Amino acid sequence: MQQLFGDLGTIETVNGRELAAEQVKDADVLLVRSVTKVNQALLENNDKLKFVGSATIGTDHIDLEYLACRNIPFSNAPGCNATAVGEFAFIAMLELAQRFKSPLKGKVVGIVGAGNTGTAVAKCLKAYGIEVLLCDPVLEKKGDSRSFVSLNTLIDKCDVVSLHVPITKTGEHKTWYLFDEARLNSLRENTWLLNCCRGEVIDNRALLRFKQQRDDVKVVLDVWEGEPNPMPELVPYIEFCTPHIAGYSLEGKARGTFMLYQQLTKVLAIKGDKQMESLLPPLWSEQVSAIEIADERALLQLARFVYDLRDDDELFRNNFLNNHGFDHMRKNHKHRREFSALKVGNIGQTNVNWLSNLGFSGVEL
Ligand SMILES: NC(=O)c1ccc[n+]([C@@H]2O[C@H](COP(=O)([O-])OP(=O)(O)OC[C@H]3O[C@@H](n4cnc5c(N)ncnc54)[C@H](O)[C@@H]3O)[C@@H](O)[C@H]2O)c1
Ligand SMILES: O=C(O)[C@H](O)[C@H](O)COP(=O)(O)O
Repeated sequence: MQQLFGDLGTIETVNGRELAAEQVKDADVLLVRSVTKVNQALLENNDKLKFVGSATIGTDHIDLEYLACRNIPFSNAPGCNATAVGEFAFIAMLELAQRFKSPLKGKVVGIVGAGNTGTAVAKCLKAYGIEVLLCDPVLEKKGDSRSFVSLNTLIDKCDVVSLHVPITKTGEHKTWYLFDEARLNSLRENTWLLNCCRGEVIDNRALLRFKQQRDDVKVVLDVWEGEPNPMPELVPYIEFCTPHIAGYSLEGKARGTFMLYQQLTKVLAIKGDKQMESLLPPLWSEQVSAIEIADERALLQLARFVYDLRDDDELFRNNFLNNHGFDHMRKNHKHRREFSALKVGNIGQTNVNWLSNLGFSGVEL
């Protein structure tokens, strides 16, 4: 924050979930994340706001109509955390495969919502040679050149279903409770279901009832209905639980903040002379040879070297019931890098090129 915005004025950091109108009334610029509701109640006492930015893709916490009618420029950060979410979902699938002795290789994965994050998951999966089906009726209608299937077909044909839609409460393609009781009941035997988008895309009460009957279906939840208070009864039924941190890579956070810096300098018509790279620590150069990545277990070991999902899952189970536990875990989330931060040796060899397609950096050993 200070590095990018320090030259532009005085920065005041506040609790995003409890931000009150009184605290914002003299702000020239408001930068938020997904937990801050930006609406008339927050902004009506402020008549000098020049810019609102959210370092997120989701905009469900922003009253865009209200900002537009007040002529307050707004920007979010589409795509900033797509790689982080893509790698998170891919790693979660590798973890499930290991835990249930059921290889990911050979499965068919369905991605619901083929925008930034959905496409990033597909990229990892395709690099590893996994068949992917996409469902995105909105993009399909807009003429996106990829092939799409309906949600029913996707559920029918896929072993894994990964959710990547925005939360929408109205319209032909609304996603609120897209996975309600009926849809959950339509999942094939032994399906893996992952939600890394918004909690309310799955009816969590229905999910609890469903899981009490269907132990064969394995579920990974990064997002929860009613955050920051996930339903405690549901937690024991979920294979991997995390507190809405799928997009929390160091690179993703830096990208999001940098995108807001670029937008703000544009709105203020000033020269932005900072570089994003200056926000990131150097890459890791470890003596890992790609040739050693002979099977899925070895790939998971490599992925765990970058991000060990089991640590966040354990922290979640131990802390989510504490006072402010969910938010505390998010605020203090241990820095996580993306695959690109790890240099893997001999990656250029033809039989291991797929690791570079997965996002790892290459180096000669
Ligand atoms: N867990 C996290 O940390 C995290 C990180 C990033 C994004 N998110 C959430 O994930 C959502 C998706 O992120 P993104 O970057 O991919 O957004 P995006 O806007 O790039 O893509 C979303 C896609 O969903 C499609 N879509 C909308 N309604 C649909 C429906 N009913 N069925 C199928 N597809 C539908 C849209 O056409 C779009 O292509 C965000 O809106 C945000 O809520 C969560
Ligand atoms: O919409 C998004 O981009 C994500 O949900 C976002 O990364 C969540 O993180 P937060 O803004 O709450 O820190």
